[in-house]
Amino acid sequence: MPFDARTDPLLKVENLRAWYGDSQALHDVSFDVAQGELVTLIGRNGAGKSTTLRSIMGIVRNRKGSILFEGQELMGKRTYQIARKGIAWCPEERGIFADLSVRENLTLPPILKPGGMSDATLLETFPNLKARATSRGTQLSGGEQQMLAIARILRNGCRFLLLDEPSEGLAPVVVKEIGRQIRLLKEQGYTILLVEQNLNFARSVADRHVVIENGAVVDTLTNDELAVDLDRVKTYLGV
Ligand SMILES: Nc1ncnc2c1ncn2[C@@H]1O[C@H](COP(=O)(O)OP(=O)(O)OP(=O)(O)O)[C@@H](O)[C@H]1O
Repeated sequence: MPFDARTDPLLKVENLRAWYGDSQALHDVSFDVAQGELVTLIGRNGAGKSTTLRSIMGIVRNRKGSILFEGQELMGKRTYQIARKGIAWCPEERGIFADLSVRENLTLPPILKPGGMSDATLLETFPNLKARATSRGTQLSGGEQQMLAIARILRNGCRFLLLDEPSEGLAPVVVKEIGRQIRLLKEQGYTILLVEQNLNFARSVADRHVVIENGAVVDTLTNDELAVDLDRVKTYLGV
């Protein structure tokens, strides 16, 4: 059946299995993300959250199952082909260029699709970066580096964002600011799949949560369900 944007999920992951060498990291992971939705993957260290993002992006190549994006199969596609379909990935290690300025970091990635964020909107969304435009990557704080890592994938026109632990290692006040920016992106219609271990941060931005344990999905809750049943998820996270 052809993809129907009004009723079909934007991303549909089914029975995703992935391996590092002989070691299987994902076991039949299935979940979906609707257009405009913000879904988190939550779970302990080593549960398989980042591997799920890397598998969607085709960076983990030894994988099986099905990943449909706008109804099209991503299995077998190369990472650059997946990016051109409109999926942007912000890795846990942020990957910004340390020796380049903020402005250079922002303008370096290629435009993949029309409709990317203009420089003016970008600096409005991330005011800290405006003040730091000529600073080099190494001169930025952890929070500014994270903002830059997110900001630079917004010019390229991708509307589906994979964000890997944007709150990691940041002070609470900075985490709050990043949360505000992520909510702004959602209001602007971006669809977001977010890997998180910080439950409070995840609750402040998400519509729905998919819990991963030992490479498998063990629970799915809406944000409202999570609010009334926090203990259920805290047990998974061991907090
Ligand atoms: N490059 C790699 N080579 C071998 N094993 C890996 C590699 N990356 C991850 N793994 C293993 O795959 C499993 C899932 O790791 P993954 O990074 O996806 O977990 P995670 O839920 O994202 O947790 P974390 O926040 O610690 O990254 C873990 O057992 C991990 O040790």
